[in-house]
Amino acid sequence: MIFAANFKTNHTRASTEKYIEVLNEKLLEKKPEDQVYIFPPATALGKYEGDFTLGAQNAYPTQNGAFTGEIGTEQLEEFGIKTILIGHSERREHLGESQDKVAQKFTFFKEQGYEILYCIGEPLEIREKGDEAVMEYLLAQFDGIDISYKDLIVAYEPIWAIGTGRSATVEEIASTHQALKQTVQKPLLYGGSVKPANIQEITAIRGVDGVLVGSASLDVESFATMIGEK
Ligand SMILES: O=C(CO)COP(=O)(O)O
Repeated sequence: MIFAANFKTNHTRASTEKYIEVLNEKLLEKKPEDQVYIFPPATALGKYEGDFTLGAQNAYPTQNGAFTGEIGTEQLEEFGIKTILIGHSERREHLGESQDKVAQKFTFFKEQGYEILYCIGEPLEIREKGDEAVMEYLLAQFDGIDISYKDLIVAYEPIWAIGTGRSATVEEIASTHQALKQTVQKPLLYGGSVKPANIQEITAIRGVDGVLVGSASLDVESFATMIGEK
């Protein structure tokens, strides 16, 4: 099982260091087959030791250059970071990343040999139209994406379940994951209001290979509970 924590715009360098210190103690009891990923904000990236993979929430598809406000692979590789989140709905929605831009980013980081955690997810109005509309929408988010890339992990995150406290139902997750698995034979995570109270039922669903957690990952005790409790 994969447990990934997306801090989004939360935590500082100081609080991330503390978090990792506590997490490392907890991870001593982790099952060897479980994998843990942490995606702190860019200012908290660093060289951390531990039984987890540190990844970037975002970067610009460049080594370096004139891209004010962005970071490239030069900044990531200072810390040995070779894992990146691409396609998160918040970047698509609030930061204006079109499918074209997302695909360009994917191709660049693939060519640099990064492990890519690629996010897809539908808005509520699409979910309300039914399964067929959902699949059409989700599959369009693979346009320009090499789904056979060896270091690809996919995360299905319905937008209406993100940060709302309302997770998708077990049936919705099961049927969407099953349908996605027919197209993408890669580890498939679920994200959207995953928390200690629902971790067991979500990780028990066939076709769920792990979780991508936002709000409930911010507290290290809560995140560690989820890793321990599945
Ligand atoms: O967007 C998410 C993780 O990338 C999910 O966020 P929440 O767990 O806060 O719903």
